[in-house]
Amino acid sequence: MKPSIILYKALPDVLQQRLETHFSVTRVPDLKPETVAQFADAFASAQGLLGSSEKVDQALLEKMPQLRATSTISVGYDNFDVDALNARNIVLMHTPTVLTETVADTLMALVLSSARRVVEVAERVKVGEWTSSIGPDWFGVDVHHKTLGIIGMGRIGLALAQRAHFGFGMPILYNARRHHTEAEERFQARYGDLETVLKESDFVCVVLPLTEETHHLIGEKQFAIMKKSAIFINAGRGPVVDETALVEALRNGEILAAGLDVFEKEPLPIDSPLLSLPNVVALPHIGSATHETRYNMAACAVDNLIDALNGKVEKNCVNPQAAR
Ligand SMILES: NC(=O)c1ccc[n+]([C@@H]2O[C@H](COP(=O)([O-])OP(=O)(O)OC[C@H]3O[C@@H](n4cnc5c(N)ncnc54)[C@H](O)[C@@H]3O)[C@@H](O)[C@H]2O)c1
Ligand SMILES: O=C(O)[C@H](O)CO
Repeated sequence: MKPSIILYKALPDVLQQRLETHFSVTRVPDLKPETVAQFADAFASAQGLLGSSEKVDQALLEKMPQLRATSTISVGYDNFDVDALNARNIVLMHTPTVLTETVADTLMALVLSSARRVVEVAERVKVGEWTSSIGPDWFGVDVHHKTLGIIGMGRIGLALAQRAHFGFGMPILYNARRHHTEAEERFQARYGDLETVLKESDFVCVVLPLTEETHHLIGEKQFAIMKKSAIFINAGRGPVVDETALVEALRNGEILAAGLDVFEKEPLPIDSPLLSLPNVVALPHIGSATHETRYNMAACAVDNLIDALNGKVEKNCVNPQAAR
């Protein structure tokens, strides 16, 4: 008999079919308590769980006593209670690498659009404000050869550094949990403590995972030490930044502008003060959202679940020690 799994995210047909050749699949809309109650038998017998974004916590795991493997269509896994998974010997698979280059492109798009005010001025053209040759109220600031600070020099940080170094001649300063030899050798990236990176960078790009340590790592004190001309970019996770402090820093001119792909609350509420600031580019968490990359992430997650339920956890496993 095929193992049973729960699928809580729509997949392209070809991937759904691939999943069904290996597993008996129950497709559910989400992991809300009412959904779990409605499909209680399927959750109780499932050995695998595949989807993205939703919270997988102790309360859910209690309803899934047979669960052996979870597979998320993402690289970030802050929505999983990893300690609870470990306690039950449930492995967690994720999708690093396949999205790295695409997310680095998004970061570069945020850098360029914030500095050159691309969204703001394009909107002004659309409402008919371009009526004579433009003056300084349409100007932005340069990107090339400015100092790029990267907080979180991991896979995505490295791909961003490559773009900035070779494409834009930008000196790279970075902070991470450890020195990144490849970044230092290939892009002459310079390691600095958090304070140095914040103080000396023209662009401060956050590409950190959300953990207890990184929650609100960037707040009032950190914005206060950035240059007044600094542009702040976040494409890691929203709660790494204290959004109230960010709004104040933007309003008070402590920094010049911000480009954001992630927010403390998503979807970003329409009454968020960030949306009333002209110097903010706000994207709807599209870091990896291209047709090609989202397909590759879903395919990777499907393969990861097949591997994990066959006892193969050498690749893409967050907690291989939990394998039974
Ligand atoms: N916006 C999006 O759509 C999108 C897409 C993909 C990933 N992400 C986010 O980006 C994160 C990074 O992805 P990655 O593949 O580069 O991960 P990675 O594990 O390769 O890199 C993470 C980096 O953060 C550093 N780090 C962790 N904690 C730190 C701390 N307290 N202080 C300083 N540095 C710290 C690590 O040393 C490492 O350099 C993901 O965890 C996810 O949250 C967002
Ligand atoms: O972590 C990730 O992969 C992105 O944020 C997409 O959810």
